[in-house]
Amino acid sequence: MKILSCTQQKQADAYTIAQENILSINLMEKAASLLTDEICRRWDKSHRIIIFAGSGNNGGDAVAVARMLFLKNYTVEVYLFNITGVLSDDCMKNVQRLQECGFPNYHEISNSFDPPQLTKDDIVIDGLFGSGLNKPLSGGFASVVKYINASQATVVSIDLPSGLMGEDNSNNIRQNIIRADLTLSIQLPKLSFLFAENEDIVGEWKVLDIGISKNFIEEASTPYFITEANEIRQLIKPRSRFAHKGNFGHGLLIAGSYGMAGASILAARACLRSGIGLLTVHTPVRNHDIVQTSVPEAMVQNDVHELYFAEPVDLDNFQALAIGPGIGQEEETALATFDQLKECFIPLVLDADALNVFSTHRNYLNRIPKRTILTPHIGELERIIGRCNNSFERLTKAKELSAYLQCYIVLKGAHTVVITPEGNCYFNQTGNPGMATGGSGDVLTGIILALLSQGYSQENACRIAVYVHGLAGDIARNRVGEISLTAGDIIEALPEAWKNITETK
Ligand SMILES: NC(=O)C1=CN([C@@H]2O[C@H](COP(=O)(O)OP(=O)(O)OC[C@H]3O[C@@H](n4cnc5c(N)ncnc54)[C@H](OP(=O)(O)O)[C@@H]3O)[C@@H](O)[C@H]2O)[C@@H](O)CC1
Ligand SMILES: Nc1ncnc2c1ncn2[C@@H]1O[C@H](COP(=O)(O)OP(=O)(O)O)[C@@H](O)[C@H]1O
Ligand SMILES: [K+]
Repeated sequence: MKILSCTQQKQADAYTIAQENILSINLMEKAASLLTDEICRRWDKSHRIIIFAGSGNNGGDAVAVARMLFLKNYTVEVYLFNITGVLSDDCMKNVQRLQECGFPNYHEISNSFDPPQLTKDDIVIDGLFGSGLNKPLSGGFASVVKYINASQATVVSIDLPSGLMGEDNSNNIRQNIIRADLTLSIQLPKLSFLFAENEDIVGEWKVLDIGISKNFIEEASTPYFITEANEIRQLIKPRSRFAHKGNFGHGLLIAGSYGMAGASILAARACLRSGIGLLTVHTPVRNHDIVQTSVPEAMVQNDVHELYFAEPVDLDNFQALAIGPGIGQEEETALATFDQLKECFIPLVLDADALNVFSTHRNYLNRIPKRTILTPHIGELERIIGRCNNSFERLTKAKELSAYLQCYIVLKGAHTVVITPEGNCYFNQTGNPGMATGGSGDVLTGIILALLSQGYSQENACRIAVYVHGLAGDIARNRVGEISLTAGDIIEALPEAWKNITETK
């Protein structure tokens, strides 16, 4: 699914009206009817509905919702803020329609506002500003936002919480943005919904398909996408009836150090559960027996060093390489990693400490081969690019790094994003907070290694792995709950996740 900018959403709106023979007022009617259905599905008539509308089309949507709820016998009050004395055409038409049906509780505010008492049982519909917001809210509107936020009422925002920008909120004022419990987004989600710091502003969000032109959306150019199950399904290559293990690649995993054998075991197990033909784990001497015993399907290759990775490996017999889980931060390990990069001409994943080494050796960044996959969480990324003030800034800088290195960056988090060197960003929706536990990332590295070894492109390997990793996390959550979930549970759920995504639906 594409994520378009607010400007593009406006263009999409205009295109639909012009090309698909639909009047703008009817598009608003469609939006309002879906919004009303969603509200009625969640709240019955015992709740008072207080609607705050602005002078634009977001306000128009809200006023239309007021009429529809009133006609369904809900108790509704409308406060329309008409400060400049100018309403958008469709907002004005909806005010007329509201009055025509004998709506009793309509208040138009042109200067002073006498706010109603809001209680915890009230439902506030926020239709002050939507995609037309062009600067942070201030003055009277900021006061209205603060009053709504201070109330105990449940808040439902139309399209996006008033005051929130669809993309970049770096210069916004957080106190002047509505904090919604539910955001009902028109047609497509907004980029800012995917950022952690906006969680308590956006609340739960849901997209309502009002029938905006599919042609326009298909043709629109955007770097931002949300990965969906059917896209991943189409990327999976079927196995030939005559396949043998040689068809699925031989991967090398350089992982583990004394005290962190677990990371290598988790990555290796996840890799073997993700379809690799053969796996060799390169690990320090002291970890040999534990890896051999814990992952009997893998071959184990000893490093020269007793305790950590200290010497690069000959890669002639391997189709892909992953370095990093649990390798530690010894200087010798850092140097071995840099030497390994010089010798590496096969698809490569750098994770965990194989990324941390660059924070203290930035001049070695240029050694990372083009099309390498880097899998940092926020902390690991910021050790390389420096501290960022917000998610939009971090995403922008990660895109710059990806373009500079010509590498793929898998920036891990609640909505892990795969960033390609061309600048495309694929956000993931599977996964849950139960996965915020040591070793989850090692599992992801193992899955990516398995896919690279099987010949998937870097982009597809990242997108499939991130999706399936999250899906396995969701299956594991159903089995053991978020609190008990461990990285091992994600691995145990991988078979079901792979089955789910490969079964024809
Ligand atoms: N696109 C779609 O698919 C569909 C969209 N629909 C709906 O339309 C909504 C977009 O409507 P919209 O374009 O009229 O903009 P909206 O958010 O109501 O506000 C514009 C007004 O706010 C003002 N203003 C801006 N910033 C301000 C500030 N900081 N402080 C004070 N004022 C400020 C601005 O004034 P200006 O600065 O331009 O003079 C202008 O008057 C969209 O979110 C969705 O709900 C659906 O009905 C149908 C399909
Ligand atoms: N709240 C969450 N929702 C979805 N996925 C999550 C969440 N928290 C963590 N994850 C996933 O779990 C993994 C954690 O990786 P990482 O932080 O590298 O862990 P470790 O270093 O312990 O292996 C990432 O893939 C991340 O996307
Ligand atoms: K709104």
